[in-house]
Amino acid sequence: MKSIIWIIAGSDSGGGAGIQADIKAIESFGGHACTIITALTAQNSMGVDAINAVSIEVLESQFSALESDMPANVIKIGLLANVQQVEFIAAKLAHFKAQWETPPLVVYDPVAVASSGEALTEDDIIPTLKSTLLPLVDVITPNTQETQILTGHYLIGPSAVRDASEAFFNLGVGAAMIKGGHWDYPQGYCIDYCAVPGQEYWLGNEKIIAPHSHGTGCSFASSVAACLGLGYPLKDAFILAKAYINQGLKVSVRIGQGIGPVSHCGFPQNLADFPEVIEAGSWLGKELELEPWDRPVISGFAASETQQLGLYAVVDSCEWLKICLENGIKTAQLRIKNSEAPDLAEQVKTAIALGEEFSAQVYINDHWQLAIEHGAYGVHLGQEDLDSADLAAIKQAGLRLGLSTHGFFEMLRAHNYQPSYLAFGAIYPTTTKDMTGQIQGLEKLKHFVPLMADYPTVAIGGIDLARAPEVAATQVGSVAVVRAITEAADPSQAINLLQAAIKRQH
Ligand SMILES: Cc1ncc(COP(=O)(O)OP(=O)(O)O)c(N)n1
Ligand SMILES: Cc1ncsc1CCOP(=O)(O)O
Ligand SMILES: [Mg+2]
Repeated sequence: MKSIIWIIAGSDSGGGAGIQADIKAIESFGGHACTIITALTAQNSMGVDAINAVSIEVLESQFSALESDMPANVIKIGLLANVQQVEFIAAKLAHFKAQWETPPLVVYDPVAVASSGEALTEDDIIPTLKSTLLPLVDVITPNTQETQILTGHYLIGPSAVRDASEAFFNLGVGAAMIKGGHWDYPQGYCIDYCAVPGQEYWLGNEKIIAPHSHGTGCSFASSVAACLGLGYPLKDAFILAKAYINQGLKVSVRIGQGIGPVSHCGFPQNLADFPEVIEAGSWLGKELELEPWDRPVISGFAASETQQLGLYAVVDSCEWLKICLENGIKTAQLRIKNSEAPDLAEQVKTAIALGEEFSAQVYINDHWQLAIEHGAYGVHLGQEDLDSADLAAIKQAGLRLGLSTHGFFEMLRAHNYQPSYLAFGAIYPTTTKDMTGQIQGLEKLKHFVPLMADYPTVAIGGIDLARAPEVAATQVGSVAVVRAITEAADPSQAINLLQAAIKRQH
């Protein structure tokens, strides 16, 4: 079912921002946009002539039409024209959050000032916003100027950005996405920040010189709302919204005599439009003083033998590994989750020897020290291992590195390391591992594969013989399975059928 996004915002008669931009962005991500119009602004590419706020009665009639028929998954708020509107909408949100079976998420783009510099509210709404609306907001998406107005923090560097997001949390906001389009720090770069209490994400790319950028703020927030409506995690909504704006800015054109609108080009499909996930230790990370600044990002691991890894068996013993290799599997992984297993080193040694005997590529999961010590073909690591494993030693020993990713943000983070392959998971629910909240589904896999076309790619999680054809049809280079082999009545037959099913699609 389509996700329903209510947009509470003003109409832009010039078609570049406001409701008009919001609908385009939400539809680009496959959401269904409903509208509650707060004002009929008279504006064009040169500026704002009038705001024309609608009455509370008109607002109420729009709310009641939607509430009785199409409750929202996400509510995106933009222009609120006066104090009465802020109070009325805050009361509505409080009611929805308290009464609805599934309370809506609220994304607020605090449109206080148009990109032309003109005020977009009839009176000073800031004190009322802070006391009534912000405590109901799940994600706020201010630019630097709006951040300063709402928090009093001048964004003169990374620590000021953190302080400002703390100030938002203290006002009751759940998450802050502070857009850096108006910063120039480091010079020539655009840096964006997203934080929830205890966790922060930084994105960066070279500034896109685009004179036609009207509506970027509205479109960014609506993209975030649409992605949250699809069930994407916040960090994925953050990076996709940024990629959406980048691709739109690159092709925006003049319409009218002033600032033209950002273009709307659908779900981001080009890697070049995605920003860099900024790692501590990278050049940008150092500029932003991210900790630990002295841990360099190691990238460029040994290439895997082939681009298509085919059927990939993930098993927890050398007995299973031998069965898989005897049946012709060429990519396999020894995944022993008990680090205290007394025969761990022995199993790793045996697995490496089996790989050599059968001319197969055997990866060791987790135990990278043993993998280096015994000369494995490669290691497979998770995202959390990126902060602790000695990647320099893995690279120096010439081992391949496979990395797990769960979503767009982690995929772009893994890309910083240029691993030997990228794994996407879990595609379907699985009982092999707790993947709560991390099920990707086939639709996301269809986006991941072309974005990462330069890497060997692997899909994992809940894949069986029935699902293997649709997974392989995405052109993912490899299908990784545990139970489809280890719980099969006849493992040899299961391997043959899985191999054939994958081959038919490639
Ligand atoms: C091919 C492949 N993909 C993903 C994983 C998961 O690895 P990780 O995130 O390190 O989790 P654990 O397997 O260690 O639980 C994998 N093992 N193999
Ligand atoms: C290790 C791992 N990582 C993501 S899903 C998964 C388990 C896959 O197991 P199965 O093929 O039995 O669903
Ligand atoms: Mg692991």
